[in-house]
Amino acid sequence: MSFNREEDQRLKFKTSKKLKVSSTFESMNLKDDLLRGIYSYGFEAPSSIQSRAITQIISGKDVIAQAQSGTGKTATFTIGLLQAIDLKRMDLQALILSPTRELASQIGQVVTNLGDYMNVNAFAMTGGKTLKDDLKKIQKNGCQVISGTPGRVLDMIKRQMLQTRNVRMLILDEADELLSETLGFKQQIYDIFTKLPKNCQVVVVSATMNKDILEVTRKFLNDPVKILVKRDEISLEGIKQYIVNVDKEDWKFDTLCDIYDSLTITQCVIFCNTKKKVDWLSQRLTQSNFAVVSMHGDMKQEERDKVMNDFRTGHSRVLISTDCLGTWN
Ligand SMILES: Nc1ncnc2c1ncn2[C@@H]1O[C@H](COP(=O)(O)OP(=O)(O)OP(=O)(O)O)[C@@H](O)[C@H]1O
Repeated sequence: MSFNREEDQRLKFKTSKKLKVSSTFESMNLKDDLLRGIYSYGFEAPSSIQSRAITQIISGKDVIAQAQSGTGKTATFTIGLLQAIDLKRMDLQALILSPTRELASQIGQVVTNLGDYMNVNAFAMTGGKTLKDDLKKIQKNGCQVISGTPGRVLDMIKRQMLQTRNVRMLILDEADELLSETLGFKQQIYDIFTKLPKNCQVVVVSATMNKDILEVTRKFLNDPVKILVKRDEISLEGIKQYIVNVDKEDWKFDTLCDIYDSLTITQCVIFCNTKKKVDWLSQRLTQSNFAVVSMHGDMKQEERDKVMNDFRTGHSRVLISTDCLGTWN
């Protein structure tokens, strides 16, 4: 995802207290070799989240950093951890968990790139290869930072192929995904927590906040510093948002039909506040010859899966739903 400085500068944050904002990388007191790595990677100035979160991570506090995609979160924790680790020691000091192999590999690459002048030993542990291969590489090169998926990392720890006693920082990247029921990593992550030193610093990074993140925070973080983008700033990249002010509830239906008539809409989702409204709107649109499907939280999972599947494959084009999206697979 590309970085847009103009958009980034418009972001407003809600932080747990008045946090220091460092407008340059120099003012963060970073190691010279790290600073060189940052500049040769092409970064000139920190993004909004970087200017708030990096120094907090370096200070050793637990941190929750939330901002939308493309705002530079990966570089935030990477710079933080590269500053924090002791390069003279060859043991594992930082562990980054992310939900997919691709992401874990990409992060491993960012650590290597930003740490280019520091000779950091970073390793992506993502499954797909044999445990033996992973082990061989770690034994040969040593390993100070691991970026991995929870299953493989836990497996290596359980088999005592990974020593965690000196891990000083755990990072949960894309924590919303990582902890979602759908991916089923939660228990593995909880198990990993139990294998780490009690005083291990925890950094939670996510595009959105949800109850699973709050639960982890309550269980494993110690008085975390929170750096959260303000709610109304959260938008999805590539999606333009418009508001039509409809004075009367009764006029909404005609307005919806007008929008549909004047735009070319291949597929759309219409959200309603209540199940009753979903049913009412489905009926009205069906009467007006729109082919619609609908779903809400009271429907059985199999029914919802079918509706979603038909929508995903393009068999249905208008989906009317209550806000049960978060529980979809
Ligand atoms: N300070 C910076 N200056 C210029 N580019 C930056 C800066 N920080 C990050 N970027 C670039 O912005 C892009 C997005 O950064 P990054 O992947 O860290 O964001 P993210 O918030 O983790 O996004 P995602 O959630 O999509 O992974 C990357 O191409 C990265 O190299």
